[in-house]
Amino acid sequence: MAAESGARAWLGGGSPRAGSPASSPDLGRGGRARSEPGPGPGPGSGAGPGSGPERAGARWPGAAALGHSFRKVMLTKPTFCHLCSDFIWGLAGFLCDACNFMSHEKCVRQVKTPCTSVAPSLVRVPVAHCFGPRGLYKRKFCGVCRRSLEAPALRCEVCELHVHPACVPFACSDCRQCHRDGHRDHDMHQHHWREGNLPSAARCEVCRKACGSSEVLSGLRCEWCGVQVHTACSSALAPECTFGQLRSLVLPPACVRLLSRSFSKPQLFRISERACPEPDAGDSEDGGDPAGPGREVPAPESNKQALRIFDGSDAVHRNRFLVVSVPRPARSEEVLEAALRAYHLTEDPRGFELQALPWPPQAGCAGAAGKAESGRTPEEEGGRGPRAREAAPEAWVIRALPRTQDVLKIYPAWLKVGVAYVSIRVTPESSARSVVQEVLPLLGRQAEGPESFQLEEVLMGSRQVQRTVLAEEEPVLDRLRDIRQTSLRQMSQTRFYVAERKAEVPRVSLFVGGLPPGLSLQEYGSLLDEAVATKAELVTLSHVYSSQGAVVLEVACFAEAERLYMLVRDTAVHGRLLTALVLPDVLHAKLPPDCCPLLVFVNPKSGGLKGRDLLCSFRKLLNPHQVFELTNGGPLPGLHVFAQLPRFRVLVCGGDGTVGWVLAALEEMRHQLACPEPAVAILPLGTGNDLGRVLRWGPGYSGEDPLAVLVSVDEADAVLVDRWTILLDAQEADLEPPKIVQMSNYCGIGIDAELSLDFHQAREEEPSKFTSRFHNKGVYVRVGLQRMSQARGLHKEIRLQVEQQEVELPSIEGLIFINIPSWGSGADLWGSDSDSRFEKPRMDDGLLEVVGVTGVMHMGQVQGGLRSGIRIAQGAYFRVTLLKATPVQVDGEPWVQAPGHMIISAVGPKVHMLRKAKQKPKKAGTPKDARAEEGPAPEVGPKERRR
Ligand SMILES: CCCCC/C=C\C/C=C\C/C=C\C/C=C\CCCC(=O)O[C@@H](CO)COC(=O)CCCCCCCCCCCCCCCCC
Ligand SMILES: Nc1ncnc2c1ncn2[C@@H]1O[C@H](COP(=O)(O)OP(=O)(O)OP(=O)(O)O)[C@@H](O)[C@H]1O
Repeated sequence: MAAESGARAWLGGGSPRAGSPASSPDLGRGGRARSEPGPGPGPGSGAGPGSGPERAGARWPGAAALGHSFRKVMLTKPTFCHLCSDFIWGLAGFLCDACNFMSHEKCVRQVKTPCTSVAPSLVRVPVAHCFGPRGLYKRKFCGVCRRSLEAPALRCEVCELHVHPACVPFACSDCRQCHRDGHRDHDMHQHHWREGNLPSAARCEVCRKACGSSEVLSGLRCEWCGVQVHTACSSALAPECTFGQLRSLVLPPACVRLLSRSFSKPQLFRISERACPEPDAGDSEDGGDPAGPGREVPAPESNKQALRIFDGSDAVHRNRFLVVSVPRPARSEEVLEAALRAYHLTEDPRGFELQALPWPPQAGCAGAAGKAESGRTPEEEGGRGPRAREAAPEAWVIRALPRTQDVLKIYPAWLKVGVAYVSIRVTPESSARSVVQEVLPLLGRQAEGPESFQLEEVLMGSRQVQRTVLAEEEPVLDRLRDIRQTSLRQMSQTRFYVAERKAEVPRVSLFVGGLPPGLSLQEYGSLLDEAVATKAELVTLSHVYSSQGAVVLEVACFAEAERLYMLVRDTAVHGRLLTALVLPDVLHAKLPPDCCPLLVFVNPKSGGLKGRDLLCSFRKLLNPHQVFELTNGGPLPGLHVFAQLPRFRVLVCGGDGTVGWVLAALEEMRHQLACPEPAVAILPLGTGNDLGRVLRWGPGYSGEDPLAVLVSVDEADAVLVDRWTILLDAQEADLEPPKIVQMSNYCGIGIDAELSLDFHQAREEEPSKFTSRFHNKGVYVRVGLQRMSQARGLHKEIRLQVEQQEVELPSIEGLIFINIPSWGSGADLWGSDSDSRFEKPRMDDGLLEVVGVTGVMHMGQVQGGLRSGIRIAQGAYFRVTLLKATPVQVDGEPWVQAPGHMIISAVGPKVHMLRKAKQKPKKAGTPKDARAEEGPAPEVGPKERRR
C-alpha cells in the first residue's frame, strides 16, 4: 500500500507543481509509435494548432509527470510555442500526442500545464460548467484540444472556458466555485486559473512582459481577480486570490450557500433556457461521445484508413464514436494507441484491447454492443485484426482488460487546501467498507471509527458533477470494472472520496412568483397545494410577499424541490404563468468588513437590447449569484437573496422605467432589508435614460468595457434624490382602493404621455423591431409627427392645485411635473434662465417644478434646445383633477388614467443614488477646483474608498 500526500491542484486553484504526487500519476509513458492524426476538430485529431506536423519519430521523455506524451515533430507551417507563445523557428517542435501542446525544445522542460489526460485528477473542487448556446468566437482557442475555434463553439457562462462542441465531454469540471454546497467548502479563496484566450495586450503580473497571444492558447488568467501571468511565472504568485480590482463588489463564494442535487447549473444561476439551451445531439452531452451518427467519415487518403472508435458500452449503446485515421496497413498496437489517444487516454495500452463491432450496426446499437461484448478479440471475431481490414470504415470498441487488482486514489473530502489523496491497492475482496477502514489510519482519522465515514464516487462531468455514496458491501473492484466497461473516459473523470457520514439536511429555497397579489399565507398555501400538490411535510412557506404575489418555499427534499420547480414553471394561475427560481442563501455573517457587494439587475428588454451581453459579462466578472435578470421574476428574488446583508449596493441596467421599477421594489422591501437604503447606480440601457444622464452615467450604454463600468460603480459617490408618491383615485372605481405609484424623474399628463403610450404600444406589437436606441427615438418622432396637429385643450380638461391653491393653467396640451433636469431623453424642460418667482431646481430639495407644453411642435423645440417649457409652478404638494380619461406617464411608463384625482407628494424617503465620479482632470487641479465642479445634489458623504 502506498500513501501519498497529494499536491495543490493547478486547475481550479493553486499553482501548477510539476512532479508532485497529485500531478504525477502513472501516465504519459514514452516509447509509443504514433499514428497519423484523425480528421475533424475533435481532440483525437492529433495535429497541433496550425502546425501540420509530420512524424519525426523521436519522442521527448520529459514532462510525463504532467501526463504529456511529447514527441519531436517536423513543422510544415508557422507554429507558436504554447509555453512562451513565441514563434518556433526551425523545423522541429515538441508536440503532446494527447492534448496537442506544442513547444520549443528549450521550453519543453519548463512546461507546467498538465495534459488534458490528467487534468481531471488535478481539479481541486469539481464544479460543472454552464455552457451557453453555440457562438462564433474569433481568435479564441479550445481549452481541451488547444485548436482554434473557427466553427461555432461553446463557452461557459460562468468562466472563460471555450470549447469545440466535440470537445465538451473531455472538458474537466473545473468551473469557478461560486457557492458552498456542503461538499468541499473553503474559506480561503485561491486563484482560479484559466489557460489562454488572453487579450494580446495582456501583461504578466510577475515579469511585466506580454503574456497574451492571439496565435495559441497560452498564458493564465485568474477567473476571479483577472490577474494575468505567463504559465511559467504563475508559481511566483501566492495562491490566495483577493478578487483584485472588484474585491469590494464581488459577493464572496464563502458567503453563498446553495445545496443542490440535480438542479443544472443554468437553473442554479437562473440563466434562461434560451441563453443556455439543452445540449443538442452534436454537443455531446456528458456521457456521450464527441462524434456520432450522421457525421460524415471523410474519405481517407489512399494510404490511410478511417476507423470508427467507440469508448465502451455506453458509446455503443448511443452509437457515438470518434473517427480515427491510421496508416494502411497498421499494426493492432498502433491502432489501439491512436484510439486511446483520441479519447485522451494516455495509460499503458497493454491494459486495453479493441473489440470489433459489426458495421453498420444491423439491429440497433444495443444489439451491436451485445455482440461486441462477447469478449472475443477482433481476430477471433473475424479471424483478422485491424491491420487486415480494408473495406468500408470499420468500427471498434475500446475495452479495458480484466484486472485482478487495481490501485485506487482516495481523496479525503474534508481537506480544505489542495488536492491530496492516498493510493491503496484494491482486490476482489475489497469493499467500500474495507477501503474506508484501510484509508482512515493513513489519514489520521482512525480514532473516529469507520462507521462515521463513507466512500463516495464522484463523476466529474463537464456539464454535471454527480455524487453517489457506495453501499458498504459494494465490491470496489467490480465497481471499477463496471465504470470502465461503460466508458473509459468516464473512469478517468471519476474520483473517490472518503467523506464524513453526516446526515445532510436537504434544504432548497424556491421562489414562486406570478401569484395573485394580496393573499394571506394560508391562502397562498392552499392555492399552491391545489395547483402543484405541495407535500405539507416537506414544504414550508418561509416568506410571503403578498403585495408582489410571490412566496418563497423551503423544501426539505431534493426530489420534491425538483418536482415543484418543474411543475410550477408549467403552471398558470388566473391565466398567468408562474415563475420558479432556485435561490441561494447568503451567509451575511461571513461578509468581509471591506466588502459591500453589488446586487446587479439587468433588463434585457430595455432600449438598445444590450442586456443579454451584459448579463453574460457580469456573471463572469462577479459572482453569478449576485446577477439577476429582471424578466425572470422582477427585482424581488434579488432583494430577497440580499435581504440579510448588512450592506450592499445596487446596479440597475435598464432605462428609466426599469430604474423606477427597482426603486419601487426597494421601497416596498425596505423594512425587510438589513440594509434598508442601499445606494443605486445606473447602467443606462434604455431609450431616454434621463436619470442615468443626470447622475453622469451617460446618455446610453454603447458597449464600454463592463469591467470599467463596475470600477466606476465602485468609485461613485452617493447622492440623494427626492422620491415622489402619486396617489391615483379614479372616480368610477369607488370600490377600489386608490392606486399608488412612485416617481423620481417626471410625471407627464397629456401629450407627452400620449406619445409615450404610442411608442410602448408599437413596441409591444413588434418588439423585434426595437433593437436600437436610435430606432426607438425614430419611433418617438414618427408618433410625434402623427400627433402634430392634435389640440384637445388639456387645460380645459384638468384642474391643478399647488399647496392647496388653485393655479390657472395657460393653453397647453401637456402638463409635466419634473424632479430632474432631463426629460424625453436629455431635454431641459425647465430651462436655465433664472427666475425670481422660483427656487433654483435641485433633485433633492423636496420640490417639483411644473411646466406646460403647447404640443408636439413645442416639445420638438425643447428637444432641439430652442425653447423651454412654460413655467407654471414649483411646490411639494399637488392635486390634479382629471375631468376626462387622460394619458399619464411616470418616468416614461404610460397608461390612460380614468377621470378622478391625482395627488403628488413627497411622503416617502429620498433615495440614495450613486453618481459617477467625475473623470480625473487631465491637469492636476486642487481639491477646491474639483469641488466647484460638483453638480447641485449634495453628497451624502464621501464614499469610503475601499481600494
Ligand atoms: C419641430 C418638429 C419636431 C417634430 C418632432 C416630433 C416628435 C418628437 C418630439 C418630441 C418628443 C419629446 C418628448 C418625448 C415624448 C414623450 C416622452 C416623455 C417621457 C419620457 O421622457 O420618457 C423617456 C423615459 O426614458 C423616454 O422618452 C424618450 O426617450 C423620448 C425620446 C424622444 C426623442 C425625440 C427626438 C426628436 C428630435 C426632434 C428634434 C427637433 C429639433 C428641431 C426643432 C426645430 C423646430 C422648429
Ligand atoms: N415598472 C415596471 N414593471 C414591469 N416592467 C417594466 C417596468 N418598467 C419597465 N418595464 C419593462 O421593461 C421594458 C423596458 O423599459 P425601460 O424603461 O428599461 O426601457 P426603455 O423604455 O427602452 O427606456 P427608457 O425608459 O429610458 O426610455 C418595458 O417595456 C417594460 O416591458
